[in-house]
Amino acid sequence: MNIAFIAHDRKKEEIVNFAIAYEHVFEGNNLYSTGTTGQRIMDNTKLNIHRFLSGPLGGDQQIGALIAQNQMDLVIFLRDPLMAQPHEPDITALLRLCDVHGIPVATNVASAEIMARALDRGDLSWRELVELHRPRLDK
Ligand SMILES: O=C(CO)COP(=O)(O)O
Repeated sequence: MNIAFIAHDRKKEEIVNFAIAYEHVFEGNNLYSTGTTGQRIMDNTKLNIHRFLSGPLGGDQQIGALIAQNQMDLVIFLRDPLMAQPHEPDITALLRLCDVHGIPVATNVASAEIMARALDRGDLSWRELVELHRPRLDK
């Protein structure tokens, strides 16, 4: 399962605590993140994460590209709803692509916990099953 972690600055501590709590669920998956988020999680867990650029420098768009190519199965994106971000268009684009491609996305820690528990139970395994039969938008 390919999983992306993203958190705005005032949500970094929350995503680190979330990753610590569910480390046993996420280990063994292919993990991705924006730059600073991934560094913070790796500093506090044993998870190995492929880090893209920091969000304001294009990291959201890099993860968005994987979503567009059907290479992302779950996105945990703890947004800060109380602070404007300089790269707001990138954030909107990433969330839009999740909706375009039907990718599960959690934007707060309560929904992220439900996703983690669903992942643990195997509820998201259907994505691996249908992947082979999914029509590609680039064809
Ligand atoms: O800005 C972000 C998401 O929009 C997150 O980027 P960082 O993980 O590099 O802080």
